[in-house]
Amino acid sequence: MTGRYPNTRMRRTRASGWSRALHRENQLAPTDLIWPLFVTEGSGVEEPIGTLPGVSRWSVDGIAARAKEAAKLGIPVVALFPNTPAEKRSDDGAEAHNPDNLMCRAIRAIKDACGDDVGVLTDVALDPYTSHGQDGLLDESGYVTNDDTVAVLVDQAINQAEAGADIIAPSDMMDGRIHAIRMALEMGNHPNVQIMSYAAKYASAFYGPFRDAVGSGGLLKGDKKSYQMDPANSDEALREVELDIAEGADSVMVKPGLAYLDIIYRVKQAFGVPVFAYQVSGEYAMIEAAEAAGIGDRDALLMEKLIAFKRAGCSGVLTYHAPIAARLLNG
Ligand SMILES: NCc1[nH]cc(CCC(=O)O)c1CC(=O)O
Ligand SMILES: [Mg+2]
Repeated sequence: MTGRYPNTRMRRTRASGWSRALHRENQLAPTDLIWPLFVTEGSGVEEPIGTLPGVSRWSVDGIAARAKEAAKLGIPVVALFPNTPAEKRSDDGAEAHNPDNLMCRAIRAIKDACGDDVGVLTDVALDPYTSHGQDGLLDESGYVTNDDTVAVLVDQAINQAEAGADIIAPSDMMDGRIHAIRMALEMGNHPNVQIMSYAAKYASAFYGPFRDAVGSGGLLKGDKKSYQMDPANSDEALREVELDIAEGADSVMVKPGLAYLDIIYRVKQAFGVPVFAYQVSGEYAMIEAAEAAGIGDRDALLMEKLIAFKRAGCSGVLTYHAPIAARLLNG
C-alpha cells in the first residue's frame, strides 16, 4: 500500500494559495460564458424583470450596447430571446418567420455594432410567438404536433440565419428538427451556421421567471411534458443526444443545469462532443433570493456553481450571471 498517512497528507497541497492555484484541475474564464438577453420593442427601453432581479429586457439599441459590453468583458456569445408584443402573437406563431421581427432586428443591430467580435445565438421554438405559449403548433385536441411544427421551425431558423445569426439553437424538443434545419441551412447557402441543439431539455419547474421574461407564462395552458423530458430519465437523454449529433448538431445543450450535472457528465463521457449547460432562470433567481435573504454570498455561490459545470464536462455555460461572472473573473 502506498500513499498512506503520514507519507501522504492530502492537505499539503492545499496549504497555500499558490499551491491551490497550481493544483486546480478546472478553470473558468469569461470565454466559457454565453450571455442571454431579452429583447423588447421601442428605443431606449430598459424593462426590469420582476422575477429575475438584475435582468432587464432591452430595446434593440440597448441589445447592441449589451453585445459591445460582452465583447469588452471577453464573453464570446450572446443568446437572444424576444418578448413579442401580444398583438403579434398568433395560434400559428407566424411572427417567428417575419424577416423584420424583433429577433431579426436585434441580430442585425448586434452584427452592425460588433461584427465578428461577438457570436449571436438565436433560440428556435415558437413559444415567444404563439398565443397559447406552447413551443409548437396545436392540433384540434391541443396536442403539439411534431412534423408540422418542424416545418415552421425550419422557416424560423432560416429567417434567423438570413438576418446574420451565427448559432441556431433549437429549444423546442420536436423530433427530427435538427436534420431538417441542417438540410435547409445547407441548401440555403449557410453551411457555416452552427446548430447548438437543446438535445436534453427537461420539463422543469425552474423555467418560471423565463416565461415571465418572454411574456408566455400567463398564456401557457397545461404543460410541456409531451415534448420536454421527464426529470426521472437519464438513458433517454443519451438517445436524444445521439440522434441530434447524427442529424447534424455541432454541439448540444443540457437544460436545466445544476440538477442535471449527471446528464452533462454522461453525455460528455459517452460522446465527447461539446456540451453546454443552460443555467436557467429559476436557478439564477434562487441565487439572487439567497443573497437577498442573507442566506449566502451571491458571488461565491454563482462561481461555485459555474465551476461545477466545467468539472462535469461542459465547454461553457449559458447563464444570466454571465456579465457578473465575467467581471469577477476579469478582476
Ligand atoms: N423554448 C422555450 C424555452 N427556451 C428557454 C426556456 C427557459 C430558460 C430559462 O428558464 O431560463 C424555455 C422555457 C420553456 O421551455 O418553457
Ligand atoms: Mg430530440
